Amino acid sequence: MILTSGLQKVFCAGLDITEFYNPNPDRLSKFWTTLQDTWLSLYTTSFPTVSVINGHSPAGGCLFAMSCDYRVMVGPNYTIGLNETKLGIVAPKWFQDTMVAVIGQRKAEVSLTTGKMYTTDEALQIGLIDESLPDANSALKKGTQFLNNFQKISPWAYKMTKDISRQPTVQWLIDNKQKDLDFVIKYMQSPTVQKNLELYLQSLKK
Ligand SMILES: CC/C=C\C/C=C\C/C=C\C/C=C/C(=O)SCCNC(=O)CCNC(=O)[C@H](O)C(C)(C)COP(=O)(O)OP(=O)(O)OC[C@H]1O[C@@H](n2cnc3c(N)ncnc32)[C@H](O)[C@@H]1OP(=O)(O)O
Repeated sequence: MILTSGLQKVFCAGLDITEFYNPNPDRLSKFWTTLQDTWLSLYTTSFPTVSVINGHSPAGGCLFAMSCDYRVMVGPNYTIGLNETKLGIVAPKWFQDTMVAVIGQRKAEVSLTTGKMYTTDEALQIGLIDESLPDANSALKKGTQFLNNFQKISPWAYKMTKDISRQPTVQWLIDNKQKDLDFVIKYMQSPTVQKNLELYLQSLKK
């Protein structure tokens, strides 16, 4: 499966921040549970996945890209990263662990604390993406080539290998789903978080 965007310059703008601003707890609860379930499904697919990152990919967008098996990004003008600290919020543990699995503890810590958005070249350098291509068509071709590798791999061997590799992060969320949800609902109602989100949303307006 190839995960990509139909938009011109945005792969995924991340989670809809308006869902966190002045949240209705019931609605936020459904929103967050849907996100948890979507991520669990994507991170544990029984088939190979590639993200063809054909535009900017902040926060939740970066999470979805990192959750695929391979990342091909169109360069040089787009950016990718977990920028939550720039919003004045914290990336949840499972977001952070997904990044650690891709680029390692040290690089992830620097990336997460600074909320850095990496250009395509920078992302390639730190291993956040696997390949950089100059346009969307060649990126799609590269992504397809990667998937073709699996024609010679046993689906069972593929799935078992991926499960072993991803199990700790997946299991943590399965075991802590309700705790994670309760925390997010409480956290998003904090006046400090609300102020930070208000300022960030204002900064996005043109
Ligand atoms: C221990 C701690 C545990 C738990 C902590 C708890 C919770 C943490 C929870 C959540 C983690 C958060 C994850 C996220 O994904 S947050 C979202 C992060 N996204 C961004 O920062 C992206 C911001 N957007 C941009 O940078 C640009 O819009 C972008 C580069 C994507 C595209 O640029 P472009 O110039 O094409 O678009 P704009 O004209 O700027 O935007 C159009 C329009 O859309 C609004 N907008 C953009 N992104 C978002 C978004 N993610 N959510 C809501 N709204 C968004 C933007 O304001 C414009 O609005 P308008 O002016 O009204 O048209």
